[in-house]
Amino acid sequence: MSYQIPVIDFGHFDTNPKQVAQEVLEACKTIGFFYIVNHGLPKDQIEHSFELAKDFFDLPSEEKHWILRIKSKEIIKSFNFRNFVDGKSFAPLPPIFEKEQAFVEGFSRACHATAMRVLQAFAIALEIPEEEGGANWFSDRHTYDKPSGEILRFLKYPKGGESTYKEPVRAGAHSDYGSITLLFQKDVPGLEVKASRTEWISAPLIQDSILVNVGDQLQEWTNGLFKSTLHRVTFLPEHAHKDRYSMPVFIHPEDATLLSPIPSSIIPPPSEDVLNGVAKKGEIISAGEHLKRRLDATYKY
Ligand SMILES: O=C(O)CCC(=O)C(=O)O
Ligand SMILES: [Fe+2]
Repeated sequence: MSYQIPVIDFGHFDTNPKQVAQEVLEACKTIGFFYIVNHGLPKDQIEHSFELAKDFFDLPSEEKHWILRIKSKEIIKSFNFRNFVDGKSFAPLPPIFEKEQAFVEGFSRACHATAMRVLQAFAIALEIPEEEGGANWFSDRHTYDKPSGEILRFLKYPKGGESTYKEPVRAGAHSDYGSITLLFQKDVPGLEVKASRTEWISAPLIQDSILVNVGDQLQEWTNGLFKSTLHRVTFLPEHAHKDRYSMPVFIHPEDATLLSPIPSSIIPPPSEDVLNGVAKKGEIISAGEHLKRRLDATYKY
């Protein structure tokens, strides 16, 4: 069986929401990843965000303390933006971003709005009744301005020879924690997705697309109907002479959102074998508590 990541045209979402929603549902039930095109996010905003990331990572070493290493053996440079509230960043920003704060906030909000359209497609596909909130059932639980685990991340995988990196894997296999992730990749591929239990497939660059994947919270919330799929970044020959930049946007429900049953007859009953389940059987926890438990489990040693 061969697997591939489908490309879904959101240009039809307003005119034919049910069709788009069905395509999204199919992708979520199988591979857990899909590209969206005609998503409405302006290209110049994406390009400018990548330029900002490059300028930041090019700064001389005295500003490098802003950069977080994901793991010491993985040479990846990273900067996280939490959601902006009342025009303010959650934490003080380095000067290079401070002067672009209004732009970054606009981009962060535009990414969130794009994600909300994907969440509307979920609610339509799951046939959530109008009286329960209908198409807005998920987006009503993902208010941008309320506290949540949402993060816009700039990433740089610096160029170098294979001897520098030794390992063929640059970012280890993992699944994302939240509801969905939007991923922007620039110029250099490298992402791989575990399309089945055994098969890694590459997630190529598709012009003007955003790659979307389901996270662990949504997998658990849908009782395993939606798949949160392992993915990793591998070393490709072009990484030897070209920096790789990417920007994931990790979309999370508001911390206070209860991961309570979704009013949909399409969702199966809860079962024991939902991967990465952190809630006990029958226990309903909030999105904030879910994230806390995942982080506690990851950083416990
Ligand atoms: O850099 C990429 O392409 C993927 C990054 C990723 O999966 C993550 O940060 O969770
Ligand atoms: Fe990821």
